[in-house]
Amino acid sequence: MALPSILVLISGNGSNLQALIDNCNSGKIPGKIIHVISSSSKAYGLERASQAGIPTMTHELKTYYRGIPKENKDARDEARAKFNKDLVNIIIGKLKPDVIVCAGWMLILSSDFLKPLHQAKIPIINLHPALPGQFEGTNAIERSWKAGQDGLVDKGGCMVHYVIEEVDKGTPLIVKEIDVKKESLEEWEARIHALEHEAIVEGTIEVLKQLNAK
Ligand SMILES: Nc1nc2c(c(=O)[nH]1)N[C@@H](CN(C=O)c1ccc(C(=O)N[C@@H](CCC(=O)O)C(=O)O)cc1)CN2
Ligand SMILES: NCC(=O)N[C@@H]1O[C@H](COP(=O)([O-])[O-])[C@@H](O)[C@H]1O
Repeated sequence: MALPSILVLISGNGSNLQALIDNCNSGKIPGKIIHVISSSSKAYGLERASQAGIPTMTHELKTYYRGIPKENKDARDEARAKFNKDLVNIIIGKLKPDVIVCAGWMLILSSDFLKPLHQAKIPIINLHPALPGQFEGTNAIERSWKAGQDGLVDKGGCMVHYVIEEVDKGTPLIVKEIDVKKESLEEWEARIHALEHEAIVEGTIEVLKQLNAK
């Protein structure tokens, strides 16, 4: 019986993608990464995927914005809508994964992207370097570190959650916590990243389990 197929979306270094690759190869994740899509052609994660023999493609928003002045908000919104529609059409029409994992995908996905996936019953999950209800959006690691050092929070961590339109508000699958202590941003970041590399594997195993249960 064929293993469930996993599509991974990235934008950067790909250390979480590497954790997925290693754990699919070891059999810990009962799935096969069939493709990696990056929102940046400069992402080192593309190199990681190629070295693992996984097909890759880039889907860059700047390509859609080309020739549209920043001030032309309507035209850029239209271009971004096409970016989302083209991406979901490639995924549903061509790649046909069983699940999608956002592993450092740094773009907000619109309803044009999410609704067709919901209709196609393809779950999508995301790794976020903060706890549920905390520090949604970008730069969460730095923001949570500062809040901890300022005594505003006593815990941090990361979560893997279902992706819904409201950013980082989807139902959590995995939540991993660490206690705040007096430390540099670099030390905090290293602790969070170590936690992420476990969470992304556990979250992918869990979404596959829930998929099988349906
Ligand atoms: N509809 C959703 N899209 C995405 C989600 C989600 O939960 N719902 N999770 C994100 C990942 N993410 C945090 O975990 C995240 C990534 C990026 C942004 C963001 O504001 N991006 C800006 C561009 C920022 C930049 O270029 O530096 C944007 O998209 O305009 C917020 C949250 C994946 N998508
Ligand atoms: N809001 C989304 C977000 O901040 N995602 C973060 O991007 C990094 C990707 O690292 P990687 O490219 O080495 O896997 C990870 O820290 C992940 O939590």
